[in-house]
This record gives sequence, structure tokens and C-alpha cells, in this order.
Amino acid sequence: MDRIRIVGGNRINGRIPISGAKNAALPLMIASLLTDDTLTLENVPHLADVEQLIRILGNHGVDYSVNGRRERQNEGYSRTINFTARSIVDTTAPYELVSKMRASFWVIGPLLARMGEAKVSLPGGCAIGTRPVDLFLEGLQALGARIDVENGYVIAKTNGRLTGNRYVFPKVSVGATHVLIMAASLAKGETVLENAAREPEIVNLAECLNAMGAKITGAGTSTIVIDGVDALSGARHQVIPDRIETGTYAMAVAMAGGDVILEGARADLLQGALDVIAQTGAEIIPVNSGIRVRRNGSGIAPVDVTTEPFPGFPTDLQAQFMGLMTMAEGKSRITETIFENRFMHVQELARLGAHITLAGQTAIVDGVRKLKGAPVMATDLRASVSLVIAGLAAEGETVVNRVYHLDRGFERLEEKLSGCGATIERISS
Ligand SMILES: CC(=O)N[C@H]1[C@@H](OP(=O)(O)OP(=O)(O)OC[C@H]2O[C@@H](n3ccc(=O)[nH]c3=O)[C@H](O)[C@@H]2O)O[C@H](CO)[C@@H](O)[C@@H]1O
Ligand SMILES: C=C(OP(=O)(O)O)C(=O)O
Repeated sequence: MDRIRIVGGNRINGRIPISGAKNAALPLMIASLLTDDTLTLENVPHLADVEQLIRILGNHGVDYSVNGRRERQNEGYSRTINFTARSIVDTTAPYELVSKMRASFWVIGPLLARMGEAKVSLPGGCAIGTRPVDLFLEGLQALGARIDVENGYVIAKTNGRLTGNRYVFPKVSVGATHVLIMAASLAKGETVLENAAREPEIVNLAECLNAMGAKITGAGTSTIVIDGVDALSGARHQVIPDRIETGTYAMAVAMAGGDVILEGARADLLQGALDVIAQTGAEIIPVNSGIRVRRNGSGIAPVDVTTEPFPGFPTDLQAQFMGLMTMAEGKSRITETIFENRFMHVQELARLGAHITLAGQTAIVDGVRKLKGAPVMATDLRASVSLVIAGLAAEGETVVNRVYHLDRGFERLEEKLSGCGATIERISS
């Protein structure tokens, strides 16, 4: 299993290109199931989750080509990919494929809307909480689906087309919002989704669906109205830059020190998080090519944060921010409100010398002057990268084990950081 070896202590200086967002690319790829035309997606990141979803979609009959050719393995860069689902050959998404990745469950929406049936294994994904799917099922039922759960599979059926309806999410869910927008796009009549997720990835999906002929308004607000259409066509659409990757590298600079331009980053996608990073003492400067992040000399100020749905501080940056706070000049409180078990990084950060105590859903971080390198274990995607950030600022060598988590969501991580002066390499075994 590959490992990442870091020798900390170097400042990070240079340019880091920001990749297409994993969490935008995945639902956009799934939207290709809604049409028999070609959906061309630009700026698709080269990540393990994307490759896995290509396999899952292939099982349903989606053909793909990269820049006009079949995929070349190990290409390593964001690409333009054509997805074409001329016909759906299988409406079952099997356990072996779905268990590896949460978002693969989302095929249930388009399959049901286009084919009238879907059998999808209950999902996997990062182990950060129980992650139920009740809201997806309740929402699809509101559109007229009959749902059964048998032997670990959700079986959804509809007689004829789904029917538009009003659905109020009892809790904000990004995934359930994606699924209901996709399903409602091909439903008969109007659907109104209230208390919908407002994340930029929802807006990216809605814009793509509209380019395919859907009639969606209000994406990015908590009320989304979808006027169902009979069929969708192909389109060409761009994946937005990854706001979580952007925030992660901004925090790496805030922690290790240095001066980096995050090329292609969009501040509007993570303003809340950038404001928090600025409060820690780093300078955040919008520039033409993206965002410049700089911290030279000054100490790291402690800042309290609470994770919230967009536009609040994202849960997907919580672990990285905790990494940053381990070296703050004082105490900070980090409260996780989205997932009930997203503190797996605490014990690993402690191996580097961090002082963190947990009180329910709040971590109290007592900043230390120095971290010291150690072998650590990646437990989930964002937890893994928090260990990388901390390793960059720690004295001596840190080895991060179980790197496959990182490969799910960070394109060319070692290359991007070593290009800016960090001592970081992958040890393949
Ligand atoms: C691939 C992708 O885009 N993943 C993101 C997506 O995950 P995901 O879409 O899975 O997260 P949700 O927004 O659905 O989850 C938010 C909360 O709602 C709960 N819930 C969700 C659905 C449901 O049917 N019932 C229920 O109780 C979840 O357990 C969680 O506590 O949004 C999360 C919150 O921003 C991010 O951390 C993930 O990176
Ligand atoms: C939690 C994440 O992914 P997933 O929802 O696929 O588990 C993530 O991207 O941080």
C-alpha cells in the first residue's frame, strides 16, 4: 500500500493549480444517465472516485471517451470527458461497486426517472457517521416512487413518469438535493424543493441540467423549483474548481508559512472559510489568476469554528482547520454539526504532538509551539489531508499510511506541494 513521506519545516512558495471539484464532477457524471445524448464535462479531476464512478456508470451502459479517445491510464490531470448513455442496459447498481463510494447511490434518481425502476445497493463512502438515506427515499416517494429496502438494496419503482410535488427537506442534504433535482427534471409537472442544499455543487449541477434542457430555478437558494420536461439532451459543461482543495492548500500555507497562488480558485465558492483563515493571520488576496495566500512570520491566531451547510464553514474543511489550530497561539473550539463521527483525525494529530480534547461534538484544541513528525494513519479523505498539512509544518519526518483515501479526492497532491518547495513524496509498495 502506498504511503506519503513528508519532511516538515519548509515554507510553501509558488503556484498550485486547483483541480475540478470531486463533489461537483460526481453528480454531473451521474446526470449523463438522464439523456441518450452525449454529455461533455470539462475539467473532470483525475481521482479514484471519478474512476470508480466511470466503472459504475459503465455497468449501466454509459460509454465514455477522454478528449475523443478511450481513457489513458495514469494521465493524472483534469480532463474533458464525454459520457454517453445511448441506452440503459442495467438498472441495478451492485454492492461491489456502490459500497466503495457514497455518491454512487445517487444513480437512483436518474435511473428511476428515465427507466421507471432502479435497484441500488445502500452506499459506502467516508466512515464519518451513520449517513442514512431516508431523505432520498422520502423525497422520491413524494414524487410518486414506490420504495422497498431488501437485502441491503433500495428498490425504487414508478408506474409511468414520476410526478412533480412539493418536498420540504427536514434536514439539509447535499446528496438528496442532487438526486431530487435530477429525478424531478424528468417528472411530470412542477416540483418545489424547500430547505434544499445551497452548495455551489448544486448550482453547478442545476446549470448543467438547464443546459441539457431542464427548467430549474432557485439553485443556490433554499427553494428550488423544477418544471419537469419530457426529455433532456446533451450539453457541454464545466466542473467548478474544487473549493475544498482550495481551502486545504490555503490552510497548508497558513500553517507552514509561505506565499502561494492558488490558480483557478474562486473565492466566492468558499468565502466563509477564507474569512476564517484570514482571522488566523494569513493574508488572503484575490488576484486575476485565483487566490493568493501568504503568511510570513506572524503567529497563528486561534479561531473558533462551527461547521454548517453552505455558506457556513464546510465540514469537509474541519479536519484541515483542526490541523492548523494545533499550532495556534492559544485555545480554539471546533464544533462539528454535520456528521456525528468526524473526529477520527484527533488521535492521529495527537501522535504529532497536538493537544486536543473532545467534549461531545466539540474539539478543544490547545495550540502547541511545535509538532513533531511521526507515522500516522489516514482514516478518511479529509482527515488524511489534515495529517499532510500538519506534517508539512511538523519538525522531522511524517509518514502517512493508507494513502488510498487521499487519492479519492486530491489530484497530484505530492506533485503540487513539492512543486512549491515542500519535501513530500509517495512511497509505492
Ligand atoms: C460526494 C459528496 O458531495 N459528498 C459531500 C456531501 O455528502 P452527502 O451528500 O452524503 O452529505 P449530506 O449533505 O447528505 O449529509 C448531511 C447530513 O444529513 C444526514 N442525512 C443525509 C441524507 C439522508 O437521507 N439522511 C440524513 O440524515 C447525513 O447523515 C448528514 O448528517 O455533502 C457533505 C456535507 O457537505 C460533504 O461532507 C460530502 O463531502
Ligand atoms: C465525505 C466526503 O466524501 P463522500 O461523501 O464521498 O464520503 C468528502 O468528499 O469529504
